[in-house]
Amino acid sequence: MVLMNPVISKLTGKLVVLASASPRRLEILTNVGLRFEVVPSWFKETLDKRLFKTPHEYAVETAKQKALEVAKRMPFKHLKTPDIVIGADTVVTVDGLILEKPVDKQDAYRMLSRLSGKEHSVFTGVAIILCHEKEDTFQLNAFIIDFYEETKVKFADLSDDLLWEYINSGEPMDKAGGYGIQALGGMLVEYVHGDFLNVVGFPLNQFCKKLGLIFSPPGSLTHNSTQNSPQGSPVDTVPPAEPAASSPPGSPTHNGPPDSQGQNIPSASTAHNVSTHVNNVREHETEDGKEKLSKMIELMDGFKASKVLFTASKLRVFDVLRSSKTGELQAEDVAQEIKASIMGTERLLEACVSLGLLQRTGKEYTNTAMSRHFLLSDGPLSLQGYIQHCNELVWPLFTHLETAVREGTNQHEKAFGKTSNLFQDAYYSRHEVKLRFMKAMHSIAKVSGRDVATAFDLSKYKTACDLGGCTGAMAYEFAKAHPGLSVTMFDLPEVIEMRGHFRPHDADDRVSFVAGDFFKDELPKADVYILARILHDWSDEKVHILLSKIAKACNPGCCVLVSEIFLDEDRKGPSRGLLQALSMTEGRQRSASEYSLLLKSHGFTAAQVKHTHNLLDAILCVTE
Ligand SMILES: C[S@@+](CC[C@H](N)C(=O)[O-])C[C@H]1O[C@@H](n2cnc3c(N)ncnc32)[C@H](O)[C@@H]1O
Repeated sequence: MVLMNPVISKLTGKLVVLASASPRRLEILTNVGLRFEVVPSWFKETLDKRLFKTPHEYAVETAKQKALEVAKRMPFKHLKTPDIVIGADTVVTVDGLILEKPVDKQDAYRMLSRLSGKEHSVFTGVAIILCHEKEDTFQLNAFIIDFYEETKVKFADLSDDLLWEYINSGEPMDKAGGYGIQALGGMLVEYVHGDFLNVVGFPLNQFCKKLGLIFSPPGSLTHNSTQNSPQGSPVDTVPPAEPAASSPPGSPTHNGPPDSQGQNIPSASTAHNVSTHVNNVREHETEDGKEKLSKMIELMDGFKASKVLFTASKLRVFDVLRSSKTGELQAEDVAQEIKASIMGTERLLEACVSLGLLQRTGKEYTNTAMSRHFLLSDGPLSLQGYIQHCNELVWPLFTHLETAVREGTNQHEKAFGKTSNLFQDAYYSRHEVKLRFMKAMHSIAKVSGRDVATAFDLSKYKTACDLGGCTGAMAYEFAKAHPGLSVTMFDLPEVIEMRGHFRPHDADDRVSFVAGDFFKDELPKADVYILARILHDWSDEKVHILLSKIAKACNPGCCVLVSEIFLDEDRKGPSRGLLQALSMTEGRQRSASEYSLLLKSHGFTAAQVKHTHNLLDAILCVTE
């Protein structure tokens, strides 16, 4: 039995066309009682993915082009004009890559092994084209409504045997990401967050909602009730609903202004001599507008969200919740624990819930998985140290941004006075400030260290020296990741004397500590020199001094591993790097090729770059 969705029933009597050959989309739409023709699109999926900021923009554009191609072709080839054309495109994204359909078995293997053990996103872009033939002008207006749906899917760890068995079943070949969740591919999946049918290939739920908006827009019923459906019941036909949404004030209701895209679609009856226009309904513009507005709001409120995080961390809210017997507490209990007012605490906790830092069930608050991961002070990946540093040091620095920008000075000078050496005069001037700075460095190194340490194959090297290694967190990660490597951690004497504070309980004795100044003192001999978050602090001039010292200490075949936030080559992002640049003193943020050039000038060539998708990227250069 088919359960007819009331929205779907509004399409009765219309020529609905699915511009897709996918049997899965066909099945999903047939199952809900939609009557439609299938006219597979001839649009070649060759859009340049690099031109799209996000995968969903790519999927939506492809869906739109597929549907438009069919809408344009039908009047010519099929001698009929569809009322509605539906286009869809599904992509799978992982590690910043868009995966479409595999071209062969090897490609399927590459895709599936990339997905193994990880969470990925499935995006389906959908375009609904409403075609309206106007008798008076023989023109055909096409209104486009587009949207996308994202579903997160996690694959289990998959053995090669299982992958090949699956690939040899033939199932992966015509499917985005190389799997079909509705059939054998379901075995690969650990969990799905979001719309399951979206993974199959069509986000039915959102599609029905969009149809609901198109055919029953608020206030449109009275307007449309004068028009009767073939069955004699009031129906919200396409043309009256659209202009109400799409025409700017004062423009002709039905025709609307020609769209700037100027796409022409011949109508069925007058295909030979008339042109038509594609107009985006205002809903489409509004969706876009809404996205822009919410981005603006996010930017305006960004500082409030940061301060909520800083304050909740400083008041130990996350630790307090964790240490309660059940892991949950009411606002008054939290208030008592953190010695704060009940009202203030309640507001803080509510704000934390809205930011995804806490969850609330009834009156009980608990930590979210994200908070448990990063915000407990003794967690292995705790960012508390860095958060405290942001609150106590970076926040005051940014209050001086305007003056610093106007005067071309750095904020440090404004906030803390002139310093001749940032580390010795500012960060290490007082014990508690030094400890705070070191805790900040420690937390970032703990979170990013493993990815940096495993970015390259270092198995042929025996010794490494982590210059400016601070607490040793990075050095321990390198030792852990490379069993044949001994690591010397080199830093200023006032830092080395603090190493006991940060010694891990399972400290590896392949890590040793040497005190010194890397601009003045002799550097320890090593096969690999690690410079993690060092070079950005210094001018090119100072970087050259340091690199020439390393080059002198190096034997042929030695290498330098630089780990930093790499700016995009066009310096348009990532914003994390560009925002950090605003509070820097004499240093600067650089791109991977800028680091590579600096290194090359000291004989370190053959650069390999690794974008780790963690907080820090890495580049490895070897001496000739
Ligand atoms: C931004 S921190 C980076 C710490 C560490 N490499 C990491 O990634 O976590 C810079 C480090 O360089 C050290 N440093 C600064 N000037 C130095 C110098 N002249 N000689 C040796 N170490 C120095 C600081 O003490 C600090 O530990």
